[in-house]
Amino acid sequence: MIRRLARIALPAWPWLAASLLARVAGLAAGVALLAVPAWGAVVAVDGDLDVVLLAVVLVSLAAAKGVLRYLEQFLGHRAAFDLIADMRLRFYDAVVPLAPGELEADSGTLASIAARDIDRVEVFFAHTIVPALAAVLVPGAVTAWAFLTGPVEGAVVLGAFLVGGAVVPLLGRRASARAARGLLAERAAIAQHVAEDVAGRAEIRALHAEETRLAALDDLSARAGRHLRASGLVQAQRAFAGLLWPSAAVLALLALGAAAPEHRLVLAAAVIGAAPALTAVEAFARSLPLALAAARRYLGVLDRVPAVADPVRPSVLPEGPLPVRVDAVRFRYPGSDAPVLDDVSLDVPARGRVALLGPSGSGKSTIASLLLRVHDPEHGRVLVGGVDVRDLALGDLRRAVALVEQRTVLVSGTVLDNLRLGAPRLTEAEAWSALEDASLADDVRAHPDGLDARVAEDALSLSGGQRQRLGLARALARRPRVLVLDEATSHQDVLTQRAIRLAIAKRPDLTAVVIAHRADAVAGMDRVIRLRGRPVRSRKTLTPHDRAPQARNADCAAPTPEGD
Ligand SMILES: Nc1ncnc2c1ncn2[C@@H]1O[C@H](COP(=O)(O)OP(=O)(O)OP(=O)(O)O)[C@@H](O)[C@H]1O
Repeated sequence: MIRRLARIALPAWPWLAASLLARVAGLAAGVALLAVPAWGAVVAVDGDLDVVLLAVVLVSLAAAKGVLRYLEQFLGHRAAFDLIADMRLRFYDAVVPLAPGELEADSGTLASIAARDIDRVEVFFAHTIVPALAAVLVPGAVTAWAFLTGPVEGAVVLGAFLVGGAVVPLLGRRASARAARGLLAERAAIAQHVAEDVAGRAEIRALHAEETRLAALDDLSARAGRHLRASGLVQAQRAFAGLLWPSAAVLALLALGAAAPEHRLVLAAAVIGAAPALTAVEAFARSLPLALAAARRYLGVLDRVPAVADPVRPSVLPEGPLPVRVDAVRFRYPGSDAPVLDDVSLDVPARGRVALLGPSGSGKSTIASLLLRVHDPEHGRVLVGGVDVRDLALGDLRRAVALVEQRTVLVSGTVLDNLRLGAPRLTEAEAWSALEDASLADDVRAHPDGLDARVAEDALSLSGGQRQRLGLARALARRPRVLVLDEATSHQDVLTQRAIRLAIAKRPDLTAVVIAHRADAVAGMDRVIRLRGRPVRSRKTLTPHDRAPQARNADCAAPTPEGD
């Protein structure tokens, strides 16, 4: 995993190397800032200290330390921003093909990976590895200097740095890793909870469930707080030990060393000067488990293979009106035992107007999602224009088949922006025509801004019925060849439903599938297909009527007269 992450971070390495140089030089300046005055004190005892020279050297060292620190930060951030942009682009590239079928449940988790986890991995690479490497180089140089001073001095300094660099950061390692894992999981759960609250705010208020939801959020926060406290405790212990070891090293150098006292004094100052470099090891030890856990979740998304993908060599849809056929389809949702659809077949001829009726949960919307290849069936085929949808480029399929659902999600912007969502080159005349067909033109015309009237995602100014009609107009604006209306006129009054049906009837080449619960919502269709309850039973239960070529495991009824 580390190797894979390192490969992802490859373009950032030159910046990181430059940042490392700046950090090492800055730390060396910090060591010198303490060692030089110690050396000055030794020289002053003999009375030949050039105070002006000492002052110039110290001021230069302090200024250099500041400049080098700035350079280190600048170069590190340069690498960080490149890395963060690249990681997010890879993330979105991996997520887009998963939508919509595989992203239904975990939008909060994905948001947390896109924001927090990527930040964590980036912080690890851009702001943790460089200090950790410097934490080896600078104390290494001071240790070599100590051995040159004397073996005892060398041993004391080496021992001190090993305690500071290897023992202190490992204090409470297991507890820290446990807390890191727990914290990540709780934060993802909090993000998911908040995402659900935002999406379902209307329902929560209507159900008067604010207190319950807040209490559940408090529970999650309390659990996250417990992990945070556990991690804080470990950090406090490490910080305390981090103060102890340099002091012990100075005392040991002064008490045990065999070299001249002035050399030991300068060396002791150098050890204190190099000690801050080792705090990076502690940060490294702290952020490593967090970064690994975050990286695992991030790479997990990158590794998700979309269940539905474009074929290598896509087939082309035939010209003209398109028939739709569902052929002996079995489908179960991922993670579910029972199939929602089992051996279901139905035929919709080109230009056909077919209603799909059935009780709630019988699988009507699932059939609609199979037509658009949101999912693929585990057995059987779905054919549009005689071509298996798995052989079509997803873009071609979704341009040809439009789905309008009961709940319309509008994007922020104007009415025209929403109509152009699936048809970017839509002219204003075409937009008005789609609005006419969806019986929404009068409502838009009545607004002073007309097509430029703004609708927000929560579309407070639009009624549920108007939202539905805007969703329908948006689908019609794309001039689809197959239109699937899934309870898409459920919020409309009888007259509006009739007007919409008549508008669809004016598009003779359109193949339409209208999904509804009740027969009265689909008057005027050529044929009605009834899906039975869930799960749809095997073909042994077929009635003689079902053996008609149009439908299996679904009952065909005679056309219903236009009754409104
Ligand atoms: N994303 C999903 N994951 C798991 N199971 C699902 C999912 N969506 C639907 N189901 C299951 O599939 C069954 C059929 O759902 P579907 O939405 O296709 O029925 P429907 O006939 O359109 O119902 P309704 O008329 O209430 O919209 C549901 O009862 C549900 O148990």
